[in-house]
Amino acid sequence: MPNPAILQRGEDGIVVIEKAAATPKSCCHHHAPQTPNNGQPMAIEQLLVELRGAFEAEKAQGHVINNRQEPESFKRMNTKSYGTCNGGDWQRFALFNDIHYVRNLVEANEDFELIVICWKAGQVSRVHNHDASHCWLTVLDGDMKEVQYQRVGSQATAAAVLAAATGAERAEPVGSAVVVEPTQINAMKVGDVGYINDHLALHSVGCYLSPEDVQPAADSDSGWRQQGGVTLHLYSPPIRRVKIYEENAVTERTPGYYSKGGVRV
Ligand SMILES: N[C@@H](CS(=O)O)C(=O)O
Ligand SMILES: [Fe+2]
Repeated sequence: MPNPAILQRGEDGIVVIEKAAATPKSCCHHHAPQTPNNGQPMAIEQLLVELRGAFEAEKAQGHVINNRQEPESFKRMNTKSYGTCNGGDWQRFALFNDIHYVRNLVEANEDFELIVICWKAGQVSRVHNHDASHCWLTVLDGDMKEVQYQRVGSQATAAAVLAAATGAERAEPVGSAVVVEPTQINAMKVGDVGYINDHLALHSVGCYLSPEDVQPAADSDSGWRQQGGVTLHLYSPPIRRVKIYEENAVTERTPGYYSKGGVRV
């Protein structure tokens, strides 16, 4: 179990974390002396407190939260510290399904949603967008791969022209035929963080291991056994609708949750 941390809100609204005087436990993934959380595993509650504070601070500065902001203005909002050094407390949210990758909700509020996504070996998401949201993706377990896509040909120009003219998000009408091509492949391992939004690219994510390649490694503390990959997704604002690009036709769906707070829904 991670050491308990005392959380306080400073006068400037920034969260001050005071480590409880407990046996120091070095970070689980990296042993460099200077890690984002001083080498201490970060609790997911701590991450949530920091995220809530960060979004409040952004709003207090008058920022409207959507994907048109510079990711730079969101430096304190990503999940890198937690991804780099956590005590595995995400495991209580990590439910898997044999058929599909599944989205397990940790917290949703009007500013953001934090989701633990579980991928059995071989499960891959279809090419999709992220509506008007920022999307940070942090690998918590397993080896993952992100493939980014761009629209090709005249549709790409048409979508860009439409977006520029109307201020609309860069997403096509449902039913339209859109050809996409892979432009970038990012192999991601535990602790890696990716960022994407609709202005940058579309993507597909997956755990490309075959089931036979998974080496179940039991964590003696928790009994956790690797089943594929686990990723932590921070969306801001929460994603309401996504577009799926397949077979040259765009479809739309409302993403759901497989569990909330570790409980199956
Ligand atoms: N954006 C996807 C997961 S991923 O493939 O990035 C989702 O929220 O379901
Ligand atoms: Fe995605």
